[in-house]
This record gives sequence, structure tokens and C-alpha cells, in this order.
Amino acid sequence: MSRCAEALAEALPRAEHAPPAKHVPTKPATFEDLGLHPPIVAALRTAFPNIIHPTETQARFIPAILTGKDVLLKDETGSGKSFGLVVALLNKPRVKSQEKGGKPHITSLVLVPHRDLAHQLYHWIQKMAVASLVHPPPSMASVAQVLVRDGVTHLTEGLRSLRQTPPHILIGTPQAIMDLYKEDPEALQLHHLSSVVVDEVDYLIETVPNKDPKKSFHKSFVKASRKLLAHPGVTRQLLDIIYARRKEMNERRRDEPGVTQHLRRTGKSDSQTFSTSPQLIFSSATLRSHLNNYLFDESGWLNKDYLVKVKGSRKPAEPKRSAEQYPHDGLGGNGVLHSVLLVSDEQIRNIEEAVPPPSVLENGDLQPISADTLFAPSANAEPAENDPELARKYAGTPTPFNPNMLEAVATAFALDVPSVALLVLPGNSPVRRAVYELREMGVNAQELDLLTDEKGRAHLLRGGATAQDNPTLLVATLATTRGLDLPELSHVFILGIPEGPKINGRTVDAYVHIAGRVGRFGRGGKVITVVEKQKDAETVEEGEGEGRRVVTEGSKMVRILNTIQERPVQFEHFD
Ligand SMILES: Nc1ncnc2c1ncn2[C@@H]1O[C@H](COP(=O)(O)OP(=O)(O)OP(=O)(O)O)[C@@H](O)[C@H]1O
Repeated sequence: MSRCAEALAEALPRAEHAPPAKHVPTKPATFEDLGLHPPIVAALRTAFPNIIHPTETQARFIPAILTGKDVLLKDETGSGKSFGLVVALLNKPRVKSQEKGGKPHITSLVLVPHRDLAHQLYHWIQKMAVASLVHPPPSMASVAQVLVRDGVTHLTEGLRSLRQTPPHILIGTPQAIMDLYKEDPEALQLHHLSSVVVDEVDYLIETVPNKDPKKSFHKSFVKASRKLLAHPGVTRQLLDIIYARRKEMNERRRDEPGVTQHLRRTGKSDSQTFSTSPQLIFSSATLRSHLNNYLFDESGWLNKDYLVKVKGSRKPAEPKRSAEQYPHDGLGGNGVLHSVLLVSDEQIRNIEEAVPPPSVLENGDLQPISADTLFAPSANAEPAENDPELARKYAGTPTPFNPNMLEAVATAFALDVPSVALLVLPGNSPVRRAVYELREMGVNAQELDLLTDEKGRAHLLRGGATAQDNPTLLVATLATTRGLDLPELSHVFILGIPEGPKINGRTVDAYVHIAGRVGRFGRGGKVITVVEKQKDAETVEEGEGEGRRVVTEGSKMVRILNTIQERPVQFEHFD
């Protein structure tokens, strides 16, 4: 290990000296109160001067992590979960080799669903490492590394780098980590890990909700459960490898209920088995009860004797109400406005249920820019042009997108977005093709790619949204936007109902995550879902007698918003 990395590692506290969790005082806690080591807090303050106090949720889970507990963490999008996790992991003591002069081991493994999120966490760590008081600054390879699938480079350069300099924190997608494990299990040294974090756990570990055996849809539950058994997913497989001993012990505890007491009576204990495995942290804004139950009762991975559940308290679940019963003035709880646009060949309009927008927007950044200003040619604007090769390629093939819907996005974007917006396409949509179509409409559209694209990475750095000459529309799918934090973002456009037309918990969660890209830390924002206005012949009816109602794409969106206690607001540029 390099001298500077050694120095940073030395600056970290020893495990046995980790300060105890403190009670959260009534005045805002400081990061030092949580037990974070002063050099880490100093680096945090220098790198992120706007971050002054820990959030409520950080004040609860950071001490738990520092004391080695397993954590089940659930709080709303933008509450600082991922950021707090990174800070806590940086603070953990480095796992050193037992051999004299041996290389240190990887201390923490962070599993994330996609490479852009891996890159974002790395970027936060890099900023803090650069700002640390250790001189010269530590080599980044010894502090953190990213391992994501990228052709085979993760198995060549990635593996070489891990062998050469095992990092304090390894961030990767489960597939890439599994590839590497199969190639060379020793490179990861999984048995030496001190912590494992699974961020966006509900995306990485699939579970099926338990259904009443008497109900007709019980069959589909059985089918889905069988499918899951046959294809458990890579994250489960990885955790089964890392926590094989815990799993065995938990199973033994379940099958032989008195085993723990028996061991204690005979002077032995099974707690050693649990504490020699790395602490395990699961995090997400949406952790449904079936997943929670699976993780807690069935998985066998957790140390239930030493575990905390941290659940956000900002928005308690309320009994279901109809849209009219919501008292608020249309401005969402966290300053976010939710709109739904219905698009047909003839027009773009708001859904009927939408209420007028609040007269004064709280966030000055969101004041719409006039169309004249936007469409005026600007000296600095760099129009995003399509590659002629692409034009040739796409010219002969029909677009997979409804042009009216893309046009609605392009128009709304031009009329209202001051700086940066995100367009989320349905899963499996060809992102490049959407970018092409939007550019043909004159939109400065870019594929969201934080890892390989310098322009993309720049979006992680900038602060709040200020009007730009040529606003950017970043284009992505749900799979690549989970957990991302783009400080400039003021608008999110969603093409169609997220996760398909069926309205269930999954659809609602998908909407929550997409919408959660704005409204972070009081920055406000707008979420505009664009759906197709069905022709009368295409509409479906539900229910009987007085309860009979026509189900449209618009009414489905109202249902989703109702579930999350938000009310649709008119997008003011359309009727
Ligand atoms: N204590 C804090 N004070 C102010 N800002 C913070 C604080 N902690 C984190 N942030 C900022 O808040 C933003 C959101 O943080 P983060 O991505 O960790 O949220 P999250 O809860 O993980 O969201 P999601 O559920 O969408 O993944 C980031 O820009 C981060 O820099």
C-alpha cells in the first residue's frame, strides 16, 4: 500500500475504539456526534460545503454501521442514504493483512444495480479523498475502485488493479463481481470483508408478494415463486456465498429452536459465526413487506441478534383517500409538482383531474423560461447534431416510439426546462434511437452516461439549476436511473406508465424512484408523465353497477399518484 493511502488508513479509527452510538439530541446532530472520525468529517466539509448536518436518517444509521451492526434501511428518495453509507464506510477501519508486509484487504463491498450509480458513489469518495488533509492525497486505487461489466475489461484491467491494490471500498454491479469471483475468488478475499452494502436492494433482490391460497391469483404466485427458485438472481447467489456460514447457523436455529441456549449452557456460542461474517446493510426508498420479511426471516444472511431497522419517519402511511380529499394546494410534500399529459394525434392536454398549479413556485430555479427566450438563437448554444451514419441507419426503419409522445416531451422541455431534465423511457427502449429522434426535433438530447462520457460526468458536479443557453435533456431507462443524484435536475419526464400498464406495487415503486430524481434536499422539481390518450374503442371498463368506471392511461396515473398521496397538477403550458 502506498504511503499516502497508509496515512489515510491510519487516520481511520481502529475497530475496537469505534465510539458508541449516541442518542440523537434535540438540536441537530453533528457528524462528529455520530462517531465519525474528525479527518473524515473535515474532508466531507471541504468537499461538500453545503452539507452541514447529518439528515435524520443518517443520524440513525451511521452510528449503527460504525458499531458493526447489520442494518435494514428504508427512507424516502433523496434523504441521503447512499451518501451517508459512503461516509460511514470510509470511516471504517482498514482490514489489514495478518502477514507482515502483506497487502491490506478490501474492507467494504458495495453492490449497486447499474454502473452509473457505481460511478456516482465513486465520485463522492474521490471528492472526499482529494479534500482529505492527508498529504500527498491518497492513491484513489487504494481508497475505492469500481467494477462494472464493460466488455471483458473488468476481468482484465479490473482484476489486475484489484490484485495490485485492494481498495478500501469496492463498488460494483453484482454481475461484474460474480464474473470476477468465478475468474479468481481469491482476488476478492470475500472472507476478509468487514461490510457488505446492497443499495437499491428491492431492485437487486426479487421477491414475490405472498398471496392468499384461496384466491385465484395464487397460481401466478406459485409460478413466480418457482421461477425465482430456478433463477434466484446474481445478488442472492453472491450473498449465499459470502454468508454461507451464517445461513447454515440461521437454518440450524430455525430447525433446532433450543440450539443457542444449549450452546451457551455448554460454554460455547454461535455468535462467533455471526460476528466473523461481514456486517450486512440493505438500503432502498421502497422496501415492501414481502422483501423485508424475506430478508429478515428467510434469507439467513442477517445477524438478527445485532441488527437495526431504520425507517424514515417523514411521511407516515395514511389511510387511502380519494384525490379530492387531499388538503394540499397542489404543491407536493417535498416541493415537487406531478403532472400527467394526455397525447393524441390532435392535441396535448392535461388530464381532467389536474388542479391549477400554485401561483408562486417556492423554488425560484423552477420559474419557467419564456418560449421567446428559449427559441431565440444563442451564440453559445451547441446544437446536438445527429451523426449522418445514424441518420442513414435509422432512415429506413420505423421508429419504435409514438412520435406524438416524443413531440410532447420536446415541447414541454422547450417551454419549461431552464437547465437539465431527465427523460425516462420504458425498460428495454432503444435509448440511442430516442436521442436521435429528439435531436431531429431540435432538442439537445444526450444519452445519460456518467461512466464513459465526460459531459455526462459533468452533471454530477454542478449545483442547482440555473438557466443555460442550451438546456440538456438526458435520456435513460428506469434500470439506469435508480439512485442517481443529478444536482442540476429540475424536471423528469416519463414516457408512458412506468413498468407497463398494470398498476401494482411494482409500478408505484417505479414511479416513486423515477420521480425521486427531483425534490431532493428542498430543491423542488416537476415530474411530467406523458401517456397516450386512448381511442374510445381501446378503453377498458372495471367494476359493476355504480362502481363501474372507465380505465384509461390517465386514470391509472391518478391511481398511482393517489397511492403516494400526491395530486396531479396542471402543466401550465397546455390546456
Ligand atoms: N446531510 C446532508 N445534508 C445536505 N445534503 C445532503 C446530506 N446528505 C446527502 N446530501 C445530498 O443529498 C443528495 C441525495 O443523497 P443520496 O443520493 O444519498 O439520497 P438517497 O436517499 O440515497 O436517494 P435515493 O433513494 O434516490 O437513492 C445528494 O446530492 C447528497 O449530496
